Amino acid sequence: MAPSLATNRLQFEEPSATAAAMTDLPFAIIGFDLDGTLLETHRDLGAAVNHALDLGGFAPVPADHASDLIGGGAKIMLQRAVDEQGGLPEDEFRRLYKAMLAYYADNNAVHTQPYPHARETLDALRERDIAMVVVTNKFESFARQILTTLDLADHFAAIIGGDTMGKGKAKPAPDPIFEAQRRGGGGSLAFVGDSSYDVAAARAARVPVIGARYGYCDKPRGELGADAEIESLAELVPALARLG
Ligand SMILES: O=C(O)COP(=O)(O)O
Ligand SMILES: [Mg+2]
Repeated sequence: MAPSLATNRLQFEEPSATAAAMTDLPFAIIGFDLDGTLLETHRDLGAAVNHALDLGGFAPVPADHASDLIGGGAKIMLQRAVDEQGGLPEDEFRRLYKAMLAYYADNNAVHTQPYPHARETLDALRERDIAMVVVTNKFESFARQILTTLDLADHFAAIIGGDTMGKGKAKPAPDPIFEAQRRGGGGSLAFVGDSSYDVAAARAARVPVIGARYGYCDKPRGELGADAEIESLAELVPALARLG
């Protein structure tokens, strides 16, 4: 259908068609968790855990169970997997942990991919001049590497990892959220995450939080304690608008 004159005029005044239909959002910054929120990472994380488990003579974790171990960072993930099979003395655990990190450094974007609607959601937020910051419990270097490989890194004003703020200052502590607020240029921030680590960090920082149901959520529906829950990233912008 040929555009009417009226449509043309509207488009002339409002450079982007999406901008014309845009909802205003009451946030200057959106903080994003990574694993289970923006990226589906469990297959590569699972392979790294299984590499370490194999080295220690343990049975592999089934692919669909790997996602249950994600949320607290790599060390907690391996610790949980090892403890499920009887545990290990500290020095032997360290050997496996190092091997897992070395494996993941070389294999962190083999199967990892953005969730459906991730790219368009980040684009839609960027169009609104909203600053986006990643707050993950992954090591910052891994997060940066993966986002660069997937061509998503340039959407973010900052990438804050589990090691960025120092010991004891990863989610569920509020410190990385405050840092996201600072590096995002200040102003009101809403957080989006899939696990109770995310909700606890956001609550501690006193910012609104949206729960990603499609991720590696460790709580039943409605029990995450988030202000809203979404089934897909396509629901994020409307959910943020309703939080205002
Ligand atoms: O890797 C993890 O265990 C957690 O990472 P996330 O904070 O991005 O969910
Ligand atoms: Mg997560």
